[in-house]
Amino acid sequence: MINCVLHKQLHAANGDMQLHVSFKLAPGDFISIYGPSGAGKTSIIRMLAGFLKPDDGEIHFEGETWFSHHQKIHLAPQKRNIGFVFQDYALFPNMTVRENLLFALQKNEPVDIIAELMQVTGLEQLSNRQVQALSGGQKQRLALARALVRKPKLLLLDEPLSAVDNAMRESLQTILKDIHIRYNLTTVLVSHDISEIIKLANRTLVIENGIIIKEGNPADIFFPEKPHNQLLVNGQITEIVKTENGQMASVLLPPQIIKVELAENEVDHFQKGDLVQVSHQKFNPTIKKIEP
Ligand SMILES: Nc1ncnc2c1ncn2[C@@H]1O[C@H](COP(=O)(O)OP(=O)(O)OP(=O)(O)O)[C@@H](O)[C@H]1O
Repeated sequence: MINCVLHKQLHAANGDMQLHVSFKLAPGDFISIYGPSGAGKTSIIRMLAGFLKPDDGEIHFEGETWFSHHQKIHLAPQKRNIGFVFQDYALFPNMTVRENLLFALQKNEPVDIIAELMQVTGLEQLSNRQVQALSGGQKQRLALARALVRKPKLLLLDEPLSAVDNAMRESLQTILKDIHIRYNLTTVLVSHDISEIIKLANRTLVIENGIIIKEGNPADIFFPEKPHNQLLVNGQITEIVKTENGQMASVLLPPQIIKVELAENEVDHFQKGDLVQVSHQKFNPTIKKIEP
């Protein structure tokens, strides 16, 4: 459990801003911090990591005090059980992938974790390549692997996927999700991307002007009018068959085909080949034609 109360006066271009937040993270939480530019998201992450000292407040992590203004405690980043990937992650350009990871390993720690992390992040084939010869996505994966070398419990990510193209972003999101589960992490991710947040996080803090204005499940926050577990996805009707109660459409949502019962008044509306939007609630999918 992480318990945080943070207060910091920040110097924005248009005047001072008071950052005032209080939140708890349960073990295994994947929290996203969302909000407009300048709201204070990066500052929160940096205070959790120990790179920015709050003016007041406390940070408690599983019984340890990382920061307490009152008790004059401010643990250095290396004394906190964290891994981090920031926007300006600093890899050593003249070292190889493996050397960068070895460099992050503490003395006398077993080196097995290096091979494991290269495998998890798909960097095995690039083990001996210098960082300066890596693509953006590969550097991102290396930064992520490096953040995990010391087996942290808390992973702090400040828009780590913002500089890569969509396909790479999706594959990195999958890696992130796997890593979060595999290493029993509590993860805090700053992100501007709502679909990314929905995919990865179980809780979102929405920050504006240094204050948490909303907090909760991402689907509830970003799509409040929709039922909790509803997803909208596009598919194509592959078949319509008669049933006892009416008609049933088979809809291809790669890689699966789902069955959708058609209401009486919908029967003549759909035909094989139609592109449709599926409102996919757990037990009751419905479809709507996508007009060309
Ligand atoms: N060390 C600091 N001391 C005082 N003010 C700071 C400090 N670091 C950042 N600020 C100011 O605090 C405000 C919030 O910055 P922060 O980087 O936390 O916002 P953000 O929500 O992460 O924005 P973005 O999405 O653009 O990265 C900015 O106006 C910034 O200039």
